[in-house]
Amino acid sequence: MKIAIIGAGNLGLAVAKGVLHSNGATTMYLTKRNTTEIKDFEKYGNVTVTSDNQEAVKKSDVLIFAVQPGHFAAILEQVKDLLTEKHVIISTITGFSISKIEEIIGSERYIIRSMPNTAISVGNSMTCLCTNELGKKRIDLAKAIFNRMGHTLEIPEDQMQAATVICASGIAFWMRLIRATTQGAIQLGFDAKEAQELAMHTCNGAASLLIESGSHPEEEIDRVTTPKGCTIEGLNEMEHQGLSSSLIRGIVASFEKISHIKKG
Ligand SMILES: NC(=O)C1=CN([C@@H]2O[C@H](COP(=O)(O)OP(=O)(O)OC[C@H]3O[C@@H](n4cnc5c(N)ncnc54)[C@H](OP(=O)(O)O)[C@@H]3O)[C@@H](O)[C@H]2O)C=CC1
Ligand SMILES: O=C(O)[C@@H]1CCC=N1
Repeated sequence: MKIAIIGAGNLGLAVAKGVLHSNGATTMYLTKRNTTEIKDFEKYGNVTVTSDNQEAVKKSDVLIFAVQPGHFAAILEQVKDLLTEKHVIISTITGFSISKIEEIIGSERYIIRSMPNTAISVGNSMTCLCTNELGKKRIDLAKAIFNRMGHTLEIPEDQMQAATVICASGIAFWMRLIRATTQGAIQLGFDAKEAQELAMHTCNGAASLLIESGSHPEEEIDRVTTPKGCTIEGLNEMEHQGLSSSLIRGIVASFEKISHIKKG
């Protein structure tokens, strides 16, 4: 597989690391305007770092766009005449619809929108996917690419904004929860390193428990909460302070912001 990542910034580089981690490409092009800080990636023999998007497009089959929304249209204009039937166009761009992409490059191209998160760098992204009409013929390819770097779910395009909040921004939300738990553990006497270790592995264990058992979270909570015990005491205090409510409100605020990004 010949992959180009157009826009090797935070997400693009996370995808690049995921591809390297999973041996997912025969060749990989990484592009950005200022390439100095990512030149190191060329130590992996099959990687080319360049600011020439057109060269990357010509030499690759799968094009993963990971630039800021405001840059995307101009970059598509720059490469549209080089696109052929070999190309699968994958956009990770927030709020940029398939119809807007088709307005620039036409509908006779395989177009896939993908919403991964930065855990793709360690092969553990939750990635949502949707396609244009023609792109349906390449959805299995896209799933194969992203399943090597985590888990995928195909969704209708109108759920893409919500998926961005839950899965992409979600990484930041979960990090903050892990950080807060770490601070609590420090207050209870662990040193900072141990506190983080306890917080992250407990978080990982909670997620694994749900993934492997298929249980509802409340079922697992019931197994932990001894009547009159310390768990229910802590949980109820967290709820009195608005834990669930603040998470839900944050998610909704984040979702509303995407609508503004989309309009902008
Ligand atoms: N960060 C995340 O976790 C996620 C981000 N997204 C979406 O992915 C996209 C990228 O986000 P993120 O990685 O955070 O943003 P960054 O700003 O970190 O990365 C964008 C990159 O695009 C490069 N770029 C800008 N213009 C060009 C150009 N003309 N040709 C090639 N490269 C260019 C920039 O480098 P330079 O200036 O050197 O060109 C920069 O490195 C956004 O649309 C975002 O909404 C989606 C899911 C998760
Ligand atoms: O914060 C943002 O707008 C982008 C989209 C999801 C993650 N980062």
